[in-house]
Amino acid sequence: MAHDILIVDDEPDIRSLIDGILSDEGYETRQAHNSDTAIAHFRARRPSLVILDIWLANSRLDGLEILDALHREEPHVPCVMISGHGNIETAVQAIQKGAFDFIEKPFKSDRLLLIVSRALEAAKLKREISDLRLRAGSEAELIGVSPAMAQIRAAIERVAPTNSRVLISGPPGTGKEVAARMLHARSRRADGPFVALNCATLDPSRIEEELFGVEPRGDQPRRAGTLERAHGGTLLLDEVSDMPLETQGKIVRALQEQGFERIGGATRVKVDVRVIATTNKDLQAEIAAGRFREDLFYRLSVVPLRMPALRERREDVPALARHFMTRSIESSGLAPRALAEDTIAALQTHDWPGNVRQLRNLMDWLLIMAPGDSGSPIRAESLPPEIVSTAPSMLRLDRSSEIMTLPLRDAREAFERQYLEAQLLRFGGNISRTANFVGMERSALHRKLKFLGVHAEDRASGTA
Ligand SMILES: Nc1ncnc2c1ncn2[C@@H]1O[C@H](COP(=O)(O)OP(=O)(O)OP(=O)(O)O)[C@@H](O)[C@H]1O
Repeated sequence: MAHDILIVDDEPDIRSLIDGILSDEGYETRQAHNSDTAIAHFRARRPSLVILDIWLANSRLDGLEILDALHREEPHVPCVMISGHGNIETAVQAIQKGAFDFIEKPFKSDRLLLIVSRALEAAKLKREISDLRLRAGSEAELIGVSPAMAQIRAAIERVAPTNSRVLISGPPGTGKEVAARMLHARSRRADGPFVALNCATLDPSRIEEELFGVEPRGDQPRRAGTLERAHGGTLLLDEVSDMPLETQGKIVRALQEQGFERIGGATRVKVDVRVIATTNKDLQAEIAAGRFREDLFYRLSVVPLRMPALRERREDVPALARHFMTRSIESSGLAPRALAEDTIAALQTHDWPGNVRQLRNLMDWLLIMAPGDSGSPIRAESLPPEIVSTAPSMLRLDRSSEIMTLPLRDAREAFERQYLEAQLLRFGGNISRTANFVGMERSALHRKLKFLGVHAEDRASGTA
């Protein structure tokens, strides 16, 4: 598949010059003239690489700020900066901020192509290293101390050694694939292959070839599909709801018979494969809408597992944040930095729409971007505004704060209400752990909450 390169420059001539050079080499290109269009393109589909001008006229953010914004969303997409008034300081700044390299205008097409191919190659190597790590099993552990995570880990331990099919549902980025790998690693098939097929990103017209493989055609040799490659191991059907209906029917038959024919042939291939599927859609609703086959649902969902959103288990945030920070330090080789208590507290109050994946990306970004001496703890003020702004507003007191308009007694109550609400949120509604942290007796905290009119659902204090 051709690499997809996003070109961000305010000058149309430069955009089309770069576009021409890259298209001639077979790259796919998209263009953006300012920060908002660049970010919209990036969100619509992650490009393989971004070429980013530092000075942009009529743009909300300049190139270095766009670099930050893009890396906050996805730090693994390489960015190459371009500047007309380039000086060594801007170059160093861009590279410190995580840009892959820097090119000055005017540039020769050979130089541009060399940097682009090096950036793509470096990104590919990084991906391969992380794939190897996945296969080595280091990504087959679900971190988290919440009761929900403990229950999921216990269910995985119980079901892994059986040959049961498992359907793992939950919002994007909640660890469904990690759970699938954990099931494989704990199964009797652990020495066999673990093969994943992502039904959402594959072209629907190619999905059957990928699954079942193809018989030799002309000078094309025989190609094994994912089912065959997973023989003796586990096949993960990732985002199974995106599988075309017709293919769903064929998968039902293949599961029933543990066998199938390659595309373009009649030879029966017999396999021994355990299938695990994931979905972030509600499959019952998909069945009702006629987009998912009920018989496939019942075949896949012998044991259902649901991964909760991160905001439903905020107790997991500190352990996950520290784990990803350690991983980031190991893989980047940068000096270790700890997360200060105020940073952890702010992370726990955030809602994490992108779930654990978003937290992981933020840790990669923070390690590179947080100001302060190497080795010093990372403080909450280093967090991007969208994370800090979800912290209760009155706790950041200044003269224009609403609390300043109240008499002391009301102000104290308002503060206590917000403080305790935030702490309860932080400890997932668990009264015992909140009381322990804020230094109150459990019963006294109960009375206080009642007096302040704070509704708290008292969850038992079970942890892993
Ligand atoms: N509990 C966890 N412990 C350790 N790492 C986790 C955990 N949950 C998620 N991750 C990490 O977060 C990232 C996203 O997880 P994963 O790919 O498993 O999510 P997913 O639910 O399959 O997402 P999607 O639906 O978008 O495919 C990965 O880097 C994974 O290693």
